[in-house]
Amino acid sequence: MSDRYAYLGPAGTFTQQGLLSLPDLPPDAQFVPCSGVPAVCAAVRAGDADFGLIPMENSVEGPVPTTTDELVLGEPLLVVREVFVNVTFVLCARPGTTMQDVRTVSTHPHGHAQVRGWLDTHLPAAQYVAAPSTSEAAGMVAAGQYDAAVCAEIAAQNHSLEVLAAGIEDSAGAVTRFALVSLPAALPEPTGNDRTTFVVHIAQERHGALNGVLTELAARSINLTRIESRPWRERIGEYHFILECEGHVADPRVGEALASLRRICADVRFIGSYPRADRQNEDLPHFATDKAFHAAQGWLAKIRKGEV
Ligand SMILES: O=C(O)C(=O)Cc1ccccc1
Repeated sequence: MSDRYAYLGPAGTFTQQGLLSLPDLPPDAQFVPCSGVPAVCAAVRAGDADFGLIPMENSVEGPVPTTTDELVLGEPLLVVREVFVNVTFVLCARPGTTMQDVRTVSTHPHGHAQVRGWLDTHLPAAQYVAAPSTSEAAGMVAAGQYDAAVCAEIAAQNHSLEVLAAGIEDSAGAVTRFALVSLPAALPEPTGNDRTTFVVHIAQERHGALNGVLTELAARSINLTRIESRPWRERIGEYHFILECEGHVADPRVGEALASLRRICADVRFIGSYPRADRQNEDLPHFATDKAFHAAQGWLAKIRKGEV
C-alpha cells in the first residue's frame, strides 16, 4: 500500500507546498489534508496516516506552539525529516471586493504575524479572525464568512478569489520550517549532515541545571541550533526545554551527550535525528569526530582489560 501523508490542509497551504517539495516523496503518495496541527498528529497516532507534515517554526514569528506542545506533551511522535519553505502572502477576496469593502481578514496566526504591519497600514480598521490554516481562511472567504484572506497565491486561485495585493509580508525572505513526523520506528540513517531534536525537563530547584545541560553538549563540540522553552503546565516557573543540535544520535558524541542528559535531567524525550535541510553542519574539531570517539573507546576498552 502506498504511504499516506497527512498535512495541515486543505490544499493550498504552505504545509502542502512543503510536502510536495520533500525530496523523497514517493510518486504514489496519498495525501490526507487535516484541519489543524493536532488533527495531523492524531491521524498519524491513529494509524490513519503513515506520516504527517506540520509547521514547526518560522524565521519571523518563531515556534508554532501547537506543534511544540504536540511533540513535547502528546503521545510520542518521531521527526523523520525537515523541510523549509519560503513564504510570501497575498491578500485576496471574492471578485468585485475592493480594499474599502474589507472589514474582516482571516488567516493562520503565523500568517497574521508576518503581515501585521501591512494590515495596520492598509486596512487599519479591519478585524483579524484566526483560521486553522491560510487555505482554510481562503475557503471561508469564498464561502462568504469573511471579506478577505491572507494566504499563498495558490490558495486564492483554488478558491477563485481575486488578489487585492501581493507580497504583503513585512519581512522579505521569511522561511518556515516543517517537520515530517511518524510513529516511533527505526530512525533515519545518519547522512553526515543531520539534526537531532530532544526535550529536557530539569528540576527548578537545581542551580545551574540548564548550564549543566548545555555543558554536556559543549564538552563534546555539539553545535546547538535551537533552544526554546515551553511551560511545564503543572507548576508556574517550570519549563520544558526543547533543544536541537547538529548531528545524529547514532554519532558517538551525540549519543554520549544524550545518555549524560538522561542521568542529570528529571526527564528527557528524544524527538528525532533526521537529515538537516537548510545547510551544512559546522566542521568538527579533530577531537570531536567519530574517529576520535571510537579511538578513545578502544583505548578505554584496552585499559579495562589491563592492557595498559
Ligand atoms: O496555514 C498554512 O498555510 C500553513 O501551512 C501554516 C503556515 C502559516 C503561515 C506561514 C507558514 C505556515
